Amino acid sequence: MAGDDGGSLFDFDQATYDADEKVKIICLGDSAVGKSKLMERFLMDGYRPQQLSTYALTLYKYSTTIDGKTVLVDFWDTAGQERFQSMHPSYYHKAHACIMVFDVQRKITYKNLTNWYRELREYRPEIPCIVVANKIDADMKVTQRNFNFAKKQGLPLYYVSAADGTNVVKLFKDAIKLAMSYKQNSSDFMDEVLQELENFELEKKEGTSDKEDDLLQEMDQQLA
Ligand SMILES: Nc1nc2c(ncn2[C@@H]2O[C@H](COP(=O)(O)OP(=O)(O)OP(=O)(O)O)[C@@H](O)[C@H]2O)c(=O)[nH]1
Ligand SMILES: [Mg+2]
Repeated sequence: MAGDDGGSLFDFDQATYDADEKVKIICLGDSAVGKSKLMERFLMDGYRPQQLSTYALTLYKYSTTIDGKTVLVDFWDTAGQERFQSMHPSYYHKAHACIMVFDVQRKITYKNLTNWYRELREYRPEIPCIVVANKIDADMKVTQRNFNFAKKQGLPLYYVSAADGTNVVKLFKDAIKLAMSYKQNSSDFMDEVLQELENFELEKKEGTSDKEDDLLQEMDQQLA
């Protein structure tokens, strides 16, 4: 569970002052692939996260402890913008890792990964990116299928279900570690993740308004 490793909202204010590290993780993918459900499944499992909501953007704040260090994580989620097949540049600004989601039940969402990935690399050429095949609960057979996009790009692929929780905690914990290792200029953890996925065994277990621009700026300031 998300709260078991020291992650909590309770001591968030204190954690803000004590934090050793702060990272920003963004979520990309077509509408209705399950981006928000995934966040909610991870973050609300055990406690209530602080949440700033607007029509188009939600910022989830999360604090955890890794190797004795307090880490603050800002997860950025989006709704509505992805129908333009493009995100505002501020969304990518200073991001340390990306979670890129498609829906195993809708091929178009898999095809569109190419576009999302192209845009991500325009703004953030180097950050770690995890490809996420969501909704595997609807058809477990998909986990045997090859989704070559991830392999071709040299990216880790996680089979998950926001509905039943399969691999969700692992996905987010690995994303945080990847973001941290990117910030510390190390590729070690990415190598580890790719290696592990090679021996993969399924565990049982997206134009903004001025208002949104202001919010994005505010968020950037918080992160500075
Ligand atoms: N079966 C199944 N349905 C899911 C899963 N994850 C999400 N859904 C459903 O898919 C729909 C879309 O989920 P959201 O989390 O709102 O998708 P989103 O990517 O945030 O969509 P936007 O906010 O429009 O960009 C909802 O009806 C969810 O209940 C899953 O793992 N399995
Ligand atoms: Mg959403």
